[in-house]
Amino acid sequence: VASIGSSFGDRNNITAAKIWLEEYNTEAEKVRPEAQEASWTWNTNITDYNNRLKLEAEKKKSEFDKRSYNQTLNWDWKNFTEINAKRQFYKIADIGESVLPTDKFQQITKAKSNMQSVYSKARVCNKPGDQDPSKCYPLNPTLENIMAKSTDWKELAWAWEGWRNETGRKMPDDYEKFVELANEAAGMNGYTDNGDYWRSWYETENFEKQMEELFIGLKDLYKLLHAYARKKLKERFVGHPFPDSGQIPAHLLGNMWAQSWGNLFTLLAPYPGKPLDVTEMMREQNYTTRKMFDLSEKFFTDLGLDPMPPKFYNDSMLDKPEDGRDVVCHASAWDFYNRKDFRIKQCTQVTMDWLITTHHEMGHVQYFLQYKDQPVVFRRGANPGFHEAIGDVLALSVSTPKHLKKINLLRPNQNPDDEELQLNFLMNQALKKIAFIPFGYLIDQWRWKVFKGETKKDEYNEDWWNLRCKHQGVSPPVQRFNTDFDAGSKFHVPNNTPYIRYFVSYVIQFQFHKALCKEAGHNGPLHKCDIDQSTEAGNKLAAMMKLGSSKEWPDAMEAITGQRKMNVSDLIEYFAPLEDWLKKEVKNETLGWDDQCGRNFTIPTPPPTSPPTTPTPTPQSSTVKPTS
Ligand SMILES: C[C@H](N[C@H](C(=O)O)[C@@H]1CCCN1C(=O)[C@@H](N)CC(=O)O)C(=O)N1CCC[C@H]1C(=O)O
Ligand SMILES: [Zn+2]
Repeated sequence: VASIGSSFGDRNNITAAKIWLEEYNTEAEKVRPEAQEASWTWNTNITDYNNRLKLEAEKKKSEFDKRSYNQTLNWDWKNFTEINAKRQFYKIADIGESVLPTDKFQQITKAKSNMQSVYSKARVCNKPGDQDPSKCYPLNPTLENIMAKSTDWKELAWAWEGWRNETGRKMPDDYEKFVELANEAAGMNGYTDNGDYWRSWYETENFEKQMEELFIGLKDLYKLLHAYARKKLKERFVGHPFPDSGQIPAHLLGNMWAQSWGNLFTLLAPYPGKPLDVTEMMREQNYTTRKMFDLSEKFFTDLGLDPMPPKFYNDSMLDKPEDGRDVVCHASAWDFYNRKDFRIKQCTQVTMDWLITTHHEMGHVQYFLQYKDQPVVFRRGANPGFHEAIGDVLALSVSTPKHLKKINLLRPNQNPDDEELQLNFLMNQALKKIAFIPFGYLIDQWRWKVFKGETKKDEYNEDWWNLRCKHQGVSPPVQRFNTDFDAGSKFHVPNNTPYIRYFVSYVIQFQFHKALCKEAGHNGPLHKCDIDQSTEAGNKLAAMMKLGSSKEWPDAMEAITGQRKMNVSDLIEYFAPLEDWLKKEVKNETLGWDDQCGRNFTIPTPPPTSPPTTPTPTPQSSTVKPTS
């Protein structure tokens, strides 16, 4: 391959360059599948042996990337007039962490592997009330279920604090090492830091400013929901005074990270007598994991989109293995970049939440299928937010009472057009979509500052809580210390997956939904739209996905919505009926919270002997003093 460049000698020979691009693709379709396969083997069976194979395969891929970068120097591609070829060269030359010399590349992959292993193997012991204190519990399914269902303050605090002790607290050194080397790689590739590199994927001027404007546009809606939830949680947890600075203790929201409040539906539904108990309906109908996937796949194929390849179900891991091996349970979708292998790995439970997650992951696989004939470097979302939005857009239709009725997941005696049921439905959606907004925004606000060097290691946790208290309006239920690293308790930080993509997705998925509903001929309120079986809508979505990342994302956005900008107006339109209801509900409440978490809330340096690992009654923080 190297010979083609030099023999032609002419750096502007587009014909030779295109031949080289073909060769690159052929080789990439061998090297990447091998790296993916080794990563898959480790993710589905976490052992030292599989870890070594994974690191070896990653090293091999990084060497291929380095070689390819060097060969791009044979061409003056930055001055090519053919945009498509120029864009391919640009992406081939942008090799991320592979740019590091081998020893540093191995250090960064080791640091990441350590953190991923800690996260995925973590178990929490000493459960209050357990006879056997040495009994330990994993996040999936046990701690997740406790956070979702328990109304016992202490039990929730045990799970919340225990999870952070067993994950984040064990990561700061590795994370600091990762940051240092990721920044070094970004610098070698011409970026100011790793955050600058991550933001470059959006190809958007003042991207940070644009994100801030979208966030500001959604703050009022979030404050209404926050005030309502806080009011009702104070009633549920009477006797446990909430911080007078206005935050909600972070362990009460039905989720380990307070990122989705759907599990509070029975507490927060406007009309509790009209439940949307899809989980119960699924269980009554003996739903299996496979039935959940078949349901999701059918929604895609009824839109005229692609079915899953035959190998998909055989090669995927859709349930938590029962043979005791350690796996990465966190759901994910995998493209093996060989146009044949596409998989999902998740530890599915039979619940509505998991039916939504199944659609989310199937959305990723559908995108893989639609762009599989693009050059390898274009097999990405138009921007990362697009990839996150596909499954969610379909789930916006699946979740409607009208669609639930169609698939027999609505109680037979319930009328999907009942306005009170519709308001309950909107509340359910708000608890997932509006509640998520500040969380989706703040994770990379924190990481961008760390990459910029504005947040040093001994400030990691203080800065994390500054953002959580300021933007999300939640506070820690127990004292936090500088030796804690609560950011590390969220999968995407040890797993090094950027997060602003989900914030972008939660905004644009409503723009896509609005446009596809129009295409499907929907009339009436946006939240009642179900695009099911509309091949016109499906064709628009497919046409956009087929582009992959071959065009800049405004072109892809235009292909669906006719617009070229992200905006929050469609999300706000969708929730308008609920916003009116919320305004009445909280008219006697003080909206919002102080920027800081409670009086003299600081992250002190821990006492000489680091805080007890077994959660004996830890000192309650100044912000939360349970009377009991
Ligand atoms: C459950 C979901 N898992 C991710 C996802 O599906 O995005 C996984 C893990 C990280 C990346 N990933 C992938 O599968 C990628 N290979 C997809 C791609 O190809 O880009 C997830 O983390 N979500 C969903 C809602 C918010 C967030 C959360 O749960 O906080
Ligand atoms: Zn995703």
